[in-house]
Amino acid sequence: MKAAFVVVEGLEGAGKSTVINAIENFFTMLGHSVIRTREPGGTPMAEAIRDCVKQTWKDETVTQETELLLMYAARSQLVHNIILPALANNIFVIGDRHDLSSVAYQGGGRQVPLENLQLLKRLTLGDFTPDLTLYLDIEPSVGLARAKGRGELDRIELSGLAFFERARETYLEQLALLENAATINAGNSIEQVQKDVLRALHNWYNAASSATNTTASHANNRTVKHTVRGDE
Ligand SMILES: Nc1ncnc2c1ncn2[C@@H]1O[C@H](COP(=O)(O)OP(=O)(O)O)[C@@H](O)[C@H]1O
Ligand SMILES: Cc1cn([C@H]2C[C@H](O)[C@@H](COP(=O)(O)OP(=O)(O)O)O2)c(=O)[nH]c1=O
Repeated sequence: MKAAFVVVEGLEGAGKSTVINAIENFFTMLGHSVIRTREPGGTPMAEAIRDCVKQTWKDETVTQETELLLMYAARSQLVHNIILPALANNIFVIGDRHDLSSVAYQGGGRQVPLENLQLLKRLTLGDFTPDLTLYLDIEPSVGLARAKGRGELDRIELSGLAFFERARETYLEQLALLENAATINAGNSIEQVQKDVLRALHNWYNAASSATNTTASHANNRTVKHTVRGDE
């Protein structure tokens, strides 16, 4: 099967970093080469942008336009220098966040008009898009409490509950429009979340492999869309 770009999305504390190890194992066990990326970040310059955009600037307001442009600048560096070359070398890429984070946080959270986001996306990424998005859905208050347990909150994490509620609403609205996506209830135990993620990944992989075998279709043509609930 052709290498694919699998993205894990969700609010802070949803458990993205926790499930990414299991996703990496899944591909490795199948004999695939795999790399992990995170956004913003993943190249030396994009990591510098990450530090810049996450920190609190004393006596200086970070405008929503600056925040937005920095996210896309970092993404452009990562996609063109790391992700596209990896896929071209048949290396699977697991992304901790990607473009949907900008739609949720800057679009939903900061209320930047979605058409501005679409413009920036087209400018920086063209029609590049993930092959599978796994969205870990969590109540913002639960996710933020988990994130607090990890250490001090950064500038974006300090944006307030209403910001994260808007971001979650936008995630859910966008997920409903997206093909090749699964929503996982991240309020369950770590074990259950991991099980549900692997089930969604497995279903997608099987569908994608058989599509590749029978029609030699490109990875981007695959379609899987469902919601995974732990109690199913
Ligand atoms: N399903 C879960 N239930 C309870 N705690 C969790 C769960 N998933 C992750 N955690 C814990 O919450 C914290 C944040 O998880 P993490 O994977 O870093 O989230 P994210 O990368 O989405 O911000 C970590 O301390 C992790 O151990
Ligand atoms: C990629 C991306 C991240 N962000 C935010 C979400 C996070 O607050 C931060 C990335 O930090 P990160 O540590 O990856 O988040 P998490 O706590 O979920 O592991 O940047 C945006 O606002 N827009 C974006 O496009």
